[in-house]
Amino acid sequence: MTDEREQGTIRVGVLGAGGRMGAEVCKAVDGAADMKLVATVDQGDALSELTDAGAQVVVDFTTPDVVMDNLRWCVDHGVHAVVGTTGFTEQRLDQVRGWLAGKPGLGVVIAPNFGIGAVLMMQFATRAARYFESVEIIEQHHPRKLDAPSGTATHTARLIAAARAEAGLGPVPDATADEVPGARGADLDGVRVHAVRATGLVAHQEVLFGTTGETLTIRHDSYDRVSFMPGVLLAVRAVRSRPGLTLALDPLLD
Ligand SMILES: NC(=O)c1ccc[n+]([C@@H]2O[C@H](COP(=O)([O-])OP(=O)(O)OC[C@H]3O[C@@H](n4cnc5c(N)ncnc54)[C@H](O)[C@@H]3O)[C@@H](O)[C@H]2O)c1
Ligand SMILES: O=C(O)C1=N[C@H](C(=O)O)CCC1
Repeated sequence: MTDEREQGTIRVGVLGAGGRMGAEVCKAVDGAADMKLVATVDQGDALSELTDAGAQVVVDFTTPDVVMDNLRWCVDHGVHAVVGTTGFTEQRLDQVRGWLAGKPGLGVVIAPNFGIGAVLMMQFATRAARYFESVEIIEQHHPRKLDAPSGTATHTARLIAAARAEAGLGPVPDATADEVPGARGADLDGVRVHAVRATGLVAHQEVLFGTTGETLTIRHDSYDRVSFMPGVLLAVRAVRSRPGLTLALDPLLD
């Protein structure tokens, strides 16, 4: 590719390149006319391969226990980052904000779900939350997933809880007095979240709302990891012009 054409090309490195998502990202970047895959890094590889290759944007799909070290390295080395790895608590997000405060002009996008349909599911659920006294989340994933509940379900619960609080809704009704531990799922900001793991699944979530005489179910299904790629590429194209931390994909959607 000639220099002038390369000038408009985004040089991309992938962390977790050997994983289920990382491999998909490598394919997507390879197929993008405005991007060049310049580094593929997995466990045991040196992160310096990213800067040695001149990566401008790094995409991280690794594991919750290493993502913070990877992200700190990217920030310290002035490399924009698009992070899909889950496990981001409020504390971790505040830590990332602190790192970026000393790096004006550097962008980081962290999204629990890059699937456009999943983002819409969360938007629809946030819109509906104020109108229903009951709500529960059922997320379903493949059995090789390390974390539970999913980052998507955790993010959805936060959004719903905030919408309920803004509407002045109290606790969801629940008379449970005798529970086998775990039977009612995890309690995330007052929203019960249930995690299903089964072979044959990829990534699926239902939000079940209920009120007198009716229920509303909002469901999204990812059957193939390619479904996350439009959102990942959107973030790669946007991150360099979005200094600071961008949380979730919503701010990038028209
Ligand atoms: N945001 C989203 O849209 C989205 C979608 C799918 C998965 N995820 C999340 O992405 C993460 C990865 O999911 P997956 O299914 O690809 O997992 P995976 O286990 O298939 O892939 C993780 C990869 O990271 C590698 N790795 C581990 N430590 C590393 C390190 N220090 N440096 C570089 N690479 C390292 C592993 O060897 C592996 O190849 C999970 O947290 C998952 O929840 C997010
Ligand atoms: O396959 C996974 O792992 C997924 N992780 C994200 C989450 O935890 O929400 C997104 C969906 C798929």
